[in-house]
Amino acid sequence: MAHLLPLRVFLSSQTQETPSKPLKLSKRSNNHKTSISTAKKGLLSPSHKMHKLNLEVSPHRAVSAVRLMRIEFGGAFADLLNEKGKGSGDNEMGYVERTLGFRTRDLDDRDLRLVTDIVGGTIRWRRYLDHLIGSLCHDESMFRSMEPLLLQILRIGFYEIVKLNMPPYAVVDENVKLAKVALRPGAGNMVNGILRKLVLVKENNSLALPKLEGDSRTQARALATLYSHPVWMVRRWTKYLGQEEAIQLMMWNNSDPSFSLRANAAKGITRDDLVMQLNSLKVPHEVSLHLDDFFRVKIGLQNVIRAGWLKEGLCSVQDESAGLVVSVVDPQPGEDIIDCCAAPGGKTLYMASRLRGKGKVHAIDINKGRLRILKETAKLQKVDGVVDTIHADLRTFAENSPMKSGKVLLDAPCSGLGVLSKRADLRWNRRLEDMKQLKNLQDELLDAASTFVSSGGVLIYSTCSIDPEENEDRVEAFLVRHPEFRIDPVNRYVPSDFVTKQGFYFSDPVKHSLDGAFAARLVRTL
Ligand SMILES: C[S@@+](CC[C@H](N)C(=O)[O-])C[C@H]1O[C@@H](n2cnc3c(N)ncnc32)[C@H](O)[C@@H]1O
Repeated sequence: MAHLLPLRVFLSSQTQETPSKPLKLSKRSNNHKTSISTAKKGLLSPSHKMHKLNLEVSPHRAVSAVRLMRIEFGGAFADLLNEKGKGSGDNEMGYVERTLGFRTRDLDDRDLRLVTDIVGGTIRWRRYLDHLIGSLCHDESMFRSMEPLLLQILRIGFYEIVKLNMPPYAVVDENVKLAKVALRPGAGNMVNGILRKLVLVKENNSLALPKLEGDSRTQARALATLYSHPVWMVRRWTKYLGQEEAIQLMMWNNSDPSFSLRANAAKGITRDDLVMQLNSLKVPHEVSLHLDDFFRVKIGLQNVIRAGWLKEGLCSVQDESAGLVVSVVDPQPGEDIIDCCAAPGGKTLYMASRLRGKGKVHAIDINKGRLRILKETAKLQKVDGVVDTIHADLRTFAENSPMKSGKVLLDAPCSGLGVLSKRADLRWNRRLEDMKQLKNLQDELLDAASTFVSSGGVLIYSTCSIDPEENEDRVEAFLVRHPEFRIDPVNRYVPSDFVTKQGFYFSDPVKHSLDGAFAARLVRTL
């Protein structure tokens, strides 16, 4: 699995992460029998003996329910790449067994795809689904006190019926079965009652959804439910983008993501080589219009993983929006580049491959674990000769280091508001208060990174956020603190469609159908 680790980290790395929490239960579950922690402690009832193989419960629903529990209570990340290929899901099945008290047959390819769709969709639509579930409960307290596993099973059923339009009575039967076996017969009856009510209101076109009316606060709350985002995000985007564009953005965030891959030139691989292979694997793909080494895969990424391309370092998962940040840096063979917040190395490795074996990328990061992944991946991708790693807090390191370079990249920790389509759970983990902390950190890191830039050299500041306060506003504040820098417009480096009026690079999810990203080139004049 080591080769696949970078995939998971790729998704979680683009943002400032909340560290993975130990498993703990919410208030909801304190009084109930089946939960992650009780299952872990083996406090299951006699009817839930370990090692029991259940062939009646649909495996993808059982696995989805447990994954959803882990994501909500265990701090696991929603892994939309579904990195567990065939035959490698033993750990996960162990988890299923400990949580539910039984195991199912192993997942086949179709099950794996269903798990990915159901888990991603159920997380994205959580607020919307909970609203509907609440509307069909007897009262508020019934919903509020619902045990976690029961709630996850209901969310899955609601998502399948309302958003996937699956045959409703089959969905009811399957989820009832799961609730009965994983919890108790009474839980199955409850799932049956609520899901059947849902089928009726859906058939009568009378889902209890809020109307878009009233003052701006009421409308923001309605939109937050209808498009399943936190209210504070809706308010922020309505302010910056207007209501129509905010809705489009939320629709993008709720759509199934496609993944881009970069052919690794450092291993002598071209995109054409991989495209030929994709054709023979019958994986639908599109080549990037903006970057020579990139191509996009909407479905069939599992085939690519299974073909071993990532494991062998032939290509890596990287969004074109991140690739275009590297184009803004414009690495040239022979250059020395300082990458200030480098791990797990998406941009470092692409920059390194563009050095064609000549020059160096000095990769600094505060996170030792991620830096280790960067190092391993550099070896795998055969660019380790042009990458060195420095484990440090940029702020203290910059105070004591004489390092200077003509090119310095600061890919700053950020909210990740540009990558919500790929990071399904991120919207629920971010808080408005995080934004202030992040802005302070970004300012401090910008000041530190600027000390490395030699006279006439360039500092590239980038984020995977679409929020002006993390992007344009940070640059503006930096230029006030550092009048020795000026903006160098990015027109020469990326297609004009991505260049803002102020000369920055901006990838807009709604406009470009890519992740959101931002970059500014700042030249030191003295
Ligand atoms: C957005 S991620 C970088 C992603 C990376 N450039 C890539 O393309 O894969 C931000 C990184 O900043 C690092 N970081 C946060 N605070 C830091 C600090 N004070 N000094 C150095 N690195 C820091 C985090 O550990 C994280 O790896």
